[in-house]
Amino acid sequence: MSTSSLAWENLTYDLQPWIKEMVKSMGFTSMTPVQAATIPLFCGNKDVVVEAMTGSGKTMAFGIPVLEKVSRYLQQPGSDGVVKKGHMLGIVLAPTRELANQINQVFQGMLQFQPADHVQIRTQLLVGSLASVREDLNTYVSEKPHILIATPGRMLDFLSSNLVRTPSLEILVLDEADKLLDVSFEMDVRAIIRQLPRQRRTGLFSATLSSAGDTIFKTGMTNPVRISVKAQKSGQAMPSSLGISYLVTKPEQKLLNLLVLLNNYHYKKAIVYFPTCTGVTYFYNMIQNLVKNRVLDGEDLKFFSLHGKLQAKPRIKTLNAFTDASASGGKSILMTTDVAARGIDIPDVELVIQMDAPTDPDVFLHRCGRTGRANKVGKAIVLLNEGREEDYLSFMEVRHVEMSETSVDLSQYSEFFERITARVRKWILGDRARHELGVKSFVGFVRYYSKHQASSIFRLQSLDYLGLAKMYGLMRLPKMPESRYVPQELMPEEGWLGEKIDMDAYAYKDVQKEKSRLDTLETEKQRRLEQSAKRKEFKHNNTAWSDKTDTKEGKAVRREKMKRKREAIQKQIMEEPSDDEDQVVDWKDMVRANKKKKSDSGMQGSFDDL
Ligand SMILES: Nc1ncnc2c1ncn2[C@@H]1O[C@H](COP(=O)(O)OP(=O)(O)OP(=O)(O)O)[C@@H](O)[C@H]1O
Repeated sequence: MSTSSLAWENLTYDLQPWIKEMVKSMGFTSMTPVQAATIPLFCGNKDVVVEAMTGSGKTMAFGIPVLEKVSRYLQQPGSDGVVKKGHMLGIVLAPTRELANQINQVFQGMLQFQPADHVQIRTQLLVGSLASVREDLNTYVSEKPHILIATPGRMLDFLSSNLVRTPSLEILVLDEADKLLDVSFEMDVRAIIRQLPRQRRTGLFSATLSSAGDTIFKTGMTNPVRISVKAQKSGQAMPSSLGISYLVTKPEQKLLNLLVLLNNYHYKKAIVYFPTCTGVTYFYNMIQNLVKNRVLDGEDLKFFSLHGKLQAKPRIKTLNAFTDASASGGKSILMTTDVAARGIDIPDVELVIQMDAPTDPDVFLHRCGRTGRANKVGKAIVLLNEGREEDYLSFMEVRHVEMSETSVDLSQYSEFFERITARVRKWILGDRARHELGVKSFVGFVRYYSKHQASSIFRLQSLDYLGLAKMYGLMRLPKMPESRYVPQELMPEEGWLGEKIDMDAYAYKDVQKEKSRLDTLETEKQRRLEQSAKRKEFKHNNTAWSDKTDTKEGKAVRREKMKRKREAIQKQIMEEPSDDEDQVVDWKDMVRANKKKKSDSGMQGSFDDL
């Protein structure tokens, strides 16, 4: 499409005058291709299924039709702008609170341009934990919003109230529709759709709709039109303003590579993706300590952390702080998970780094797409562990993503590496809780790794566990089933990764926690002494028939039984729900806890030898 054909005047649908004025006032001199293709159909009588690259302007491509429909409804002759009590006219669903909040802000921005003599269109944001459902209902009744912008869970709760009525609904939008229709949300979304009138327009939007398959047609659409907008550069799935690179690293040097990249690149804002929430917290704390101790320049680099286990308010606050972070005199870096992978539109994000390839190749596109938006230049880099993971390039090439190689000459950073390693060790030794969090993050990463769709590339058998555990700053390789993949000849004694430390003396910084740990340690010590005394007494009392005891077979049977129990516990740990990784992870801790539980309930002894 030529530039002139993208002029707003050439839109093949006659928008309401105030909406035409609005787009001009917002400074959008021309339409984006997806807007030119979608607005006329969706404003008319077509349901649409729209797949267009990240940053291509999909929000306005549905925002304008939603406003057009609502505005027309309110201005129907004779209606006097009145909507029946409890009725709404438009619903927009999005998978995360951040995205719903952002869409609401885009709507607020557009609604500023409403003429004063029109009935004023109002929106309401409905997301979990910002307000209670009751508070949301009170706002709904008093404010009478026309458009609801919501995450599915809260929308469903909201619809169960008889104060909320749907028969007047004109238009429904599912943004990031493939996500809304995958297993995580599908039930809720379907339950919502079942409560909506059939006579409505429906639009599905995403940068990655192809993989959603036929599920998209189960959304009650009638003869939807499919709109697909690709990059001009033939067939590429990503915008041409976005350069995608990969960097092959030794696992042990991954953090070093990240920090050198963040130091050396020129950017105002960067987003770094980690696999898990715990991973974000752990590395954020670690990096803050490097800043505090001047291993990193805190004047130049400002870090933010965001993940789905934070409450809604701090999440939105952090995102706003990152969005508003002044670029003057420094770089801002958001450390996050996939909670910020889709839809988030933050100006000046010029660099995206993925610590690991995501388990789902579609997510790769969404993460990279946080930069290089609306024709602005951006750079996205994925860190790949050396060995097998280079095959990811051909895997993504099939999905129309081309990557170029980038590298960092680490030879000049050996002193920096030593400083980081020494500081991280000191930081971890300063509080036992930090090591525990590190272990949780590491095990969380291993679980994450086991879920890769490209399982022939990302194989648990091929991971360099020792290198990765060192990168996580762990003192010792956690005992977990995957430890068996570490070659015997490489496995350090008892899994110690550096100098051995006395775990019994390794203290929590938190006084209460440390007191409780010492108490437990003392109780266990006493119990062991008592048991040992009992065993001695038992042996003494039974010497007369001791000849029959402890045959070789008996010992072997007991050993086998213990082994089975140990394996069952390990299996249980690894099979715990892994949505995220805030679980007990060192199996020894689990065994200890189990032992304590049993001894407390009078079943002492089952795990005594572990
Ligand atoms: N017509 C236009 N001209 C110039 N910029 C535009 C236009 N329409 C939207 N934009 C800007 O483009 C940016 C990206 O838009 P938007 O967030 O809607 O992308 P998207 O297609 O939804 O991306 P994603 O798939 O990542 O969610 C926004 O900052 C928006 O303000």
